[in-house]
Amino acid sequence: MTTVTATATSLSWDEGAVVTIDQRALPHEIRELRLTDVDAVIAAIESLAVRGAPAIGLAGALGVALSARLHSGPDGVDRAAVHADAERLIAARPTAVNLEWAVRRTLTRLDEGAQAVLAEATAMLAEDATLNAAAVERAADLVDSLTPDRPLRLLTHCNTGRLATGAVGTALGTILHLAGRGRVREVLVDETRPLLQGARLTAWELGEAGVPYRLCVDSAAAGAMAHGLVDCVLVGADRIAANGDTANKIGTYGLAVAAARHGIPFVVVAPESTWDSSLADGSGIVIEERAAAEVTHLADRVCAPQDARAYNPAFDVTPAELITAIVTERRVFRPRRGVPQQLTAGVADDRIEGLLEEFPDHPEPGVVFRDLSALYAQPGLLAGLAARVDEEFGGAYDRVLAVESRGFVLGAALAARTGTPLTLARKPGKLPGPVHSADYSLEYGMDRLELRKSAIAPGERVLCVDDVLATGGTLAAAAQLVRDSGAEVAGMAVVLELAGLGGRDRLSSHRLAALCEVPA
Ligand SMILES: CSC[C@@H](O)[C@@H](O)C(=O)COP(=O)(O)O
Repeated sequence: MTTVTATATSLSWDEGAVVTIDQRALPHEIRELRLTDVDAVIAAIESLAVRGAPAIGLAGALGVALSARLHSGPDGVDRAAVHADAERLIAARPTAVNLEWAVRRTLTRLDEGAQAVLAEATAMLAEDATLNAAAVERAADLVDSLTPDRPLRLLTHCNTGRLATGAVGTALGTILHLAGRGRVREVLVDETRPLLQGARLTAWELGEAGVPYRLCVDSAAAGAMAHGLVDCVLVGADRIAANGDTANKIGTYGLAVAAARHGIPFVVVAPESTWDSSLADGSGIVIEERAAAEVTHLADRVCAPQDARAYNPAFDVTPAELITAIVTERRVFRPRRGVPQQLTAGVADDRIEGLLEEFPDHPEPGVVFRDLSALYAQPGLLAGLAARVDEEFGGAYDRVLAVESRGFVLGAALAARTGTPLTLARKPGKLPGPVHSADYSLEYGMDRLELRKSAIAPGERVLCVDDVLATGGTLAAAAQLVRDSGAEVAGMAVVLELAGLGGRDRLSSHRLAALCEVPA
């Protein structure tokens, strides 16, 4: 047993031995393991002394190198013996495809002899550094583009850092990279029951890197999202099917469901070797089931009745539609995101505020233009805006009247969510046939809204929807059009209220919902 420095790479080859850190001993002890035969490598993989999909792949590859070396003689390599060892290595853990991929890749060099097999395995180790760096950079850019422009609260699960790979890691590597860019306020680390990879390993790596973190029990994560403590979830992967369904540490699926409900980006970072294109979707992924004692014991002490049986799958599969993006060293894969409506919850005010962009003196000197583009660009967030309006008004209206042009966005999302008819109030000259029209003044000049006379039936209850409430002129004009149609204004909804310009007072006779309020 040797103590190694904390910054040593987690896997290397040294004079006929695979050298690694025994992850079972962390964080109390940094214990070096020297694995000198295939059985030792298999035992290390099975017991999670070496763990994390890329790391077990690399250990498997080095295991084949060990086997080839040990089965080399004057007549060359005993191919059958090495192939038998390779199959045993592959079987050590069934879910992470990286293991089989790496073992089979090293086997392609077997005909060239043991030295060539070793060269392939060590080349893969070196490659991992390049792959990690490329994926991490790409993922950090993506997270930058998906999140508010403020110090981020990130949530991660299991361990996907240098212990789990041959270099900086994947999801955790991305978090460290974002921290290097000064973008991280805090990382919430799921403890990751039952083997506590989050508490023991991720917390240790974050502490080592000086990145602020708090540990939470796995079951606290959904509540943290509901309370606005999470801007983005980042996880790794063990096997990704062709459609993007992703197997990862047990508990990942629940995180994705909660993130989808709260419109929070859910990003998977993994090397290309984690894709298994032989599987059309995740239903064919074999999930490793581990010993009951991992659940019935805590730190070697029994914590359940003696006869308790346990259900202990090591992984679960997150359906692709709950994943915002899967980032590899080569690409950003965005599965088609179809978050079920029932899953979508309203978006918190501060999340909206964090995504607003302000442009002073646009379109005129003295006017501050509030751009909502970043809100609409957030995967799932528009659905969350519509959910908020839906929560506010329930079914108390028969029609949505959306005001040109930016009111069309929320109006359409609301109509689609609620199955309510949508009508567009347009700028002058756009609509054919006889129209009602209403003039109104803006912060910068006059404008007019028009509505086809036949568009709204008399007596209908109409919800008027726009993007921003400033002086209230636009929505007052929309209300006028509703009244001119013989219909009733059921209420008004805007994404953003600029307080202090008198809009709310002007519309005080109407029920008004603003999803976010900022000073003008
Ligand atoms: C970069 S590691 C990616 C995954 O392997 C990781 O998230 C994970 O689920 C590891 O599970 P483990 O059982 O600890 O090997």
